[in-house]
Amino acid sequence: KKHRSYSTYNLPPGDFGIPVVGQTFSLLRSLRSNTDDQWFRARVKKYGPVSKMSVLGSPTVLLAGPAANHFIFTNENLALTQTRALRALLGRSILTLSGDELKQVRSAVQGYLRPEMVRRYVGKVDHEVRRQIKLYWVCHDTVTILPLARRLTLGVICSIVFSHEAAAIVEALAADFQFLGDAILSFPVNIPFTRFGKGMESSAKIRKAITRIAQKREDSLLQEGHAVSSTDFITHMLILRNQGAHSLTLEDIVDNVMGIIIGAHGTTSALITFMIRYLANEQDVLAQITEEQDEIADNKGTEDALTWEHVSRMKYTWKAAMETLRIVPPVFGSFRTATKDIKYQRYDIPRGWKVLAAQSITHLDSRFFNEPTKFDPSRFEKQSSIPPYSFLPFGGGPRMCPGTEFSRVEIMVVMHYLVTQFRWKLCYKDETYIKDPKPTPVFGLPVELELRRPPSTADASNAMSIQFNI
Ligand code: HEM
Repeated sequence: KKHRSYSTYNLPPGDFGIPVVGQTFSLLRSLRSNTDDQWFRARVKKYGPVSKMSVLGSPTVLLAGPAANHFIFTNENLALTQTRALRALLGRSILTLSGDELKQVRSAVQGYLRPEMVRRYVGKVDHEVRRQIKLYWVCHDTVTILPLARRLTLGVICSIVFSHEAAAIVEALAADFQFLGDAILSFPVNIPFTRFGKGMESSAKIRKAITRIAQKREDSLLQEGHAVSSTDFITHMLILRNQGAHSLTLEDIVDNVMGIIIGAHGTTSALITFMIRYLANEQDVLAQITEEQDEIADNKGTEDALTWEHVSRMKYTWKAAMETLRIVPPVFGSFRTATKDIKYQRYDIPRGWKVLAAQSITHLDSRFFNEPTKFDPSRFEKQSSIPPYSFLPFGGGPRMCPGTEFSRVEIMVVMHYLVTQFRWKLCYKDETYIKDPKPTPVFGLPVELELRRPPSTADASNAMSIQFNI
């Protein structure tokens, strides 16, 4: 029926494949075998930069190139699309709200993560990174990077968002955050022991624990009128609500805490994992990063925390991080839904259709990045030579990732301590990876670790002793 009603539309070329299933399995298979870039390129070669297909039961238009990316990320009639599973798991968060509520929450979250605020978080990030390196990395000959990076990034974001309950939350709920993250692309039928079923169970457990913290924060603001810590996200949201900046309920604020943690944790851990993987093989790059980081380490006391000024000096290390994001972006693409009939070039995109931008299409295009598969951080020396909307690891436009600056600080602090303290060798030199949908090394990236410099004696482990009854 729907097909017939499009007879007056100039639809993009392409096919919908097998009814209902369409190209879903073929695309998922390509992600799992890490051949998605070839998959997208084959479609662009066959149909051109605008083509239609069917993914997850929806007609979907694949758009390719910087102009198409600009269109997708800035067109006001294209709404961010989330899976049904994500909506069920994360409730009413920044990732799922729309209209005025979204505007209010975006502004609150952006305010919380703006550079002047992030500057205040550096000390806490430093503290948590050192604490975890001491606990889980030092004194181990072999470690598996992905699970350690996940624990590290969960600890870092929780230490900012919750302040003193963070360590207890991480200890009790790390596995649940993983189940929750894994369930986002699952089939949303709540059957126990399925990915989605486990995700829903974990979501309820996490929500319950965070709600108890949120209630405590609300009480202390009401009774004592003061904030628990300057970085606590729940207090930040409660104060904004008191000032009339938004009208979210306590439950909504809890959902947004979960949204921020989920946005932060899988992405930054993927970046750390793949940066470590590249640096194991790119000795010249590692040498340049080491020089930059040793200079910073040599000019501060061993017990001193890194500061914003130190992070600002880590220019080459950040270029290597961007190069990692270019070749292995943690988010493979962005889906949008047309909220009304729109046109791109000469083609119609009907209301309700999805639009997909895949990052690898421009990130790995030799017209924008010379020798695109080569790991070469120096290509970011002249940022102006990179065409706008061809490098988009953090998305773009009004829904661009609000955590960009925070990510930079986190990754730089992590790399500082890893590079100055360790050298590592991959246990499997050619370990491949899949996209699930985040890039995931098949064995989790085990490495042999060698201590290069002993860690400082500063004892950051007191956070471990904080007891919180979840
Ligand atoms: C390497 C690290 C990261 C990468 C590559 C990344 C990537 C992205 C991308 C591509 C989007 C936009 C998706 C779209 O438009 O379809 C996004 C959104 C988002 N990110 Fe990040 N992110 C990272 C780190 C973080 C961190 C550290 C936080 C929080 C502290 C965060 C919080 C969010 C949130 C809340 C959204 C949703 C924004 C909205 O829907 O308006 N991200 N991220």
